[in-house]
Amino acid sequence: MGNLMNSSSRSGSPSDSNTLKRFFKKTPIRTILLCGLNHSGKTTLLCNLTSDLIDSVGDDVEQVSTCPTVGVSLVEINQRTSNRVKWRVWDMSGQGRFRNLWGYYSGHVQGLVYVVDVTDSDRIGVSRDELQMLLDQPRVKESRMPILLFANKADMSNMDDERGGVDQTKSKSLSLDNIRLAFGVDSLSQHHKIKVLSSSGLTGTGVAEGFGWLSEAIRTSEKAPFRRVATN
Ligand SMILES: Nc1nc2c(ncn2[C@@H]2O[C@H](COP(=O)(O)OP(=O)(O)OP(=O)(O)O)[C@@H](O)[C@H]2O)c(=O)[nH]1
Ligand SMILES: [Mg+2]
Repeated sequence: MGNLMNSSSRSGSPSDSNTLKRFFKKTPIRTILLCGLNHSGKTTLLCNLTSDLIDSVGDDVEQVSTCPTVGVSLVEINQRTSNRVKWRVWDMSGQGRFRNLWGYYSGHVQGLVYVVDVTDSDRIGVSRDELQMLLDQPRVKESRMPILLFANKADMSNMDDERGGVDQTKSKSLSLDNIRLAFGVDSLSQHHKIKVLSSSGLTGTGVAEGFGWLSEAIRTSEKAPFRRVATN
């Protein structure tokens, strides 16, 4: 450390001073809540985020195996890219008996990641109601925290198979438009910055982009809290 200081003060060039600034700059901490129905893929997405950020995934898709989360699990991730961020994630269980915990943990977070399984069209209404209940919590309402809504399991979504036919098991999956409509995203965007993004915890699609957006949305809303856009 002493050497670093001495050599910098001797040369005194702007690049030395930038290096020092970066060295001493505190890594911002982003505390977020990760919610969504059971089996939607929250923990898998988080595992993928971890492996993505430590650059351990090559071209091969890594097999991630998860167990249903019991209650809540706190995961801390140091993002080591140019925009360093420390993520502190409350990974909530989506099982019915634990969903009442979401509200308890929502008070001291800066953002929300909400995960929807695009293959689970039968429970889309339940998922929407649970999100609405969370957003109705006074502290969530007041904070107007940014929301990242992952339309997850995109690897299983509506696509023609290689032979040009439509796979019937995939044809039931929800499109981004279905999800925007079902969750009333236009209306939610009056109160929160919100992004709806296709994702896959298995292939990593959307994970880096989504968390990058959330980090920036939190940074800007701390500088200038979100205000409702006037509509006449
Ligand atoms: N095909 C596919 N399967 C996925 C994806 N994400 C998760 N899964 C599978 O879905 C199952 C549930 O994943 P989890 O990550 O444990 O789900 P969770 O939302 O954390 O569930 P709870 O902890 O019970 O709330 C596992 O078998 C995963 O392998 C995905 O993007 N694509
Ligand atoms: Mg889980």
